[in-house]
Parts: sequence; C-alpha cells; structure tokens
Amino acid sequence: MPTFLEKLDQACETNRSLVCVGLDPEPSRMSVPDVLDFNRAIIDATADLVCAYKPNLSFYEALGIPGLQALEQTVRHIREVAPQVQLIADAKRGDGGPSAAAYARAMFEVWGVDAVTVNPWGGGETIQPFLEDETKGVYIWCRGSYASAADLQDLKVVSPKGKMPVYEHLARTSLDWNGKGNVGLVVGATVPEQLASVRSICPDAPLLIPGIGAQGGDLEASVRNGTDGRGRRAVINSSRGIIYASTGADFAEAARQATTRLREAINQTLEDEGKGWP
Ligand SMILES: O=C(O)c1cc(=O)[nH]c(=O)n1[C@@H]1O[C@H](COP(=O)(O)O)[C@@H](O)[C@H]1O
Repeated sequence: MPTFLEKLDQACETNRSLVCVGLDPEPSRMSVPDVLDFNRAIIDATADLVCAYKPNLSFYEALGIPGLQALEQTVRHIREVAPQVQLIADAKRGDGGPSAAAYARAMFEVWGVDAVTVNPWGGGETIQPFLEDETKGVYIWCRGSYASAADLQDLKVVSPKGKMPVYEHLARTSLDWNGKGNVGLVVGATVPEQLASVRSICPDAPLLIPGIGAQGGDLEASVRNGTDGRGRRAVINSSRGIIYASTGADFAEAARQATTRLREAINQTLEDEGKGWP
C-alpha cells in the first residue's frame, strides 16, 4: 500500500494536476434533482483532470440520511472511476479522548477516505488518532480562507517556540506530530502571505488550499507560495467555481471546462517557475 504522501504524489503526476474538485452539492443550485446523479456526472467529467476530490460533509449531513447515502455512493463511484485520486473528507473533526478515536474510525473505516480535515483547537490529542495509519492523513485547518479566521488564527502568542501568530505556531507544532509523514495543513488561497509563511515552516507538507473561484483567492500566488521546492504538494480546491460553472443541463461539461482552465492556469505558473511536469 502506498503511503499517504506517495498516493498524493502519484495522483498529481498521473493527471499532471494540482486541482481538487470540491463536491459540495446544494440541491437548489443543481439542475438534476439527485445528489448522486449530480456528483457522478461531475466526477465522470473531471476524473482525468484532478489530483483529489473533497466532499464537504456538511452538505450531505444537511440532507439527512438520503444525503449520507449519496455520500456513500459518491465515495464508491470515485473509487471505481478514479481510484488513483486522493479522497479528502472535509469534515473539520475535532475532539479528544475516545471521541477523537471514534471520529478517526468513522472517517477511515466507515467512509473509507484517504484524508480528513481536522480542527486543531483541542491540540495534539485531537489529531493523534487520525495519524496512526501511514496510508491515511490529515489536513489540519491552520489558516482559514474566510475573513473571520483572523479573529483567532492571526493573534500573536508567546510559546516555547517564540512569539508568533497562532497559525504559525500551529504550523511549527504540526512538525512535531508528523512522525509518519501524514500531516498536511489547510491554508486559504485568500491569504498568500500566510501561505508563504506556512510553506517556509513546513517545506514538505501537503497544503490544501481552498478559496479559489467563488471566494476570489489569488491563484498565481497560491501556486507560487503554496507549492514545495519542486512545484508540488499543493492541493488547490475549487468547489462552487467548478460544480456550478453552469447551473443548466450542461453543468458537467461546464465543470470539465472550468477544471481544465484551472489546471492549465496552475500548470502555466509551474512552467513559468521552471517546475512544470516532466
Ligand atoms: O478545509 C477546507 O477545505 C476549507 C477551509 C477554509 O478555510 N476555507 C474553505 O473554504 N474550506 C472549504 O473549501 C470549500 C470552498 O468552496 P468554494 O468557496 O465553493 O470553492 C468549502 O468546502 C469550504 O468548507
């Protein structure tokens, strides 16, 4: 079994892509009534263009049991048509003790995903149960894309590691948790300076970068500041910008075109940096 990072690197190489499509279905914006039909069409249209899919669990939970059934079938479909891509459950889980361990079992054994977003407010105990299997990994929510992330994450703290913003302290601390090489971080595309700072602290970590498209994040800066020294290890997410590129009957074809444009724009910046695909 490849490790968490080997699978991600392989997925990126195979499709020559750092694009992650966020599967965040909202029935009021979909031109087909069924979430599974919608997701299947998006997945089939983009499977050769992405390195990852990221269903945000909130959208499925908000639909009750039918939503969870749609998620289960979506996971199954991704495994069938795109077994090489990384499947990230955007669950923002965060708890301690047996609850944290149960969350990890739910994500990896029940849903069977490759990676989970976690909310680190509870510290190391929150994260540890997700790190036991080196084939699975986490993306720790480090510096959010939304404006209110600054309320807490940019505050300066004094710790044994020095005086620095909370998000930076978290990035430094994540290195201590990374014994099995399966810790990644989430940093928004809307905050390129913070992205550069996290990348300099964690030169090898995979960074999940949401905020492209609907939130107006800076794509070029995300690629330049968020990739590692080889121009890899950045998972650049767009959800609404892709899945609702059209809200008409041509939504899947429009999603393919939007994903292609995003992939090409990223790859052009990599080329410009001398870090294109071989
Ligand atoms: O963890 C995330 O993916 C995440 C963190 C963050 O700080 N900001 C953020 O937008 N996200 C998620 O990334 C996706 C962004 O969706 P769009 O704004 O529609 O592209 C949603 O699923 C968000 O929950």
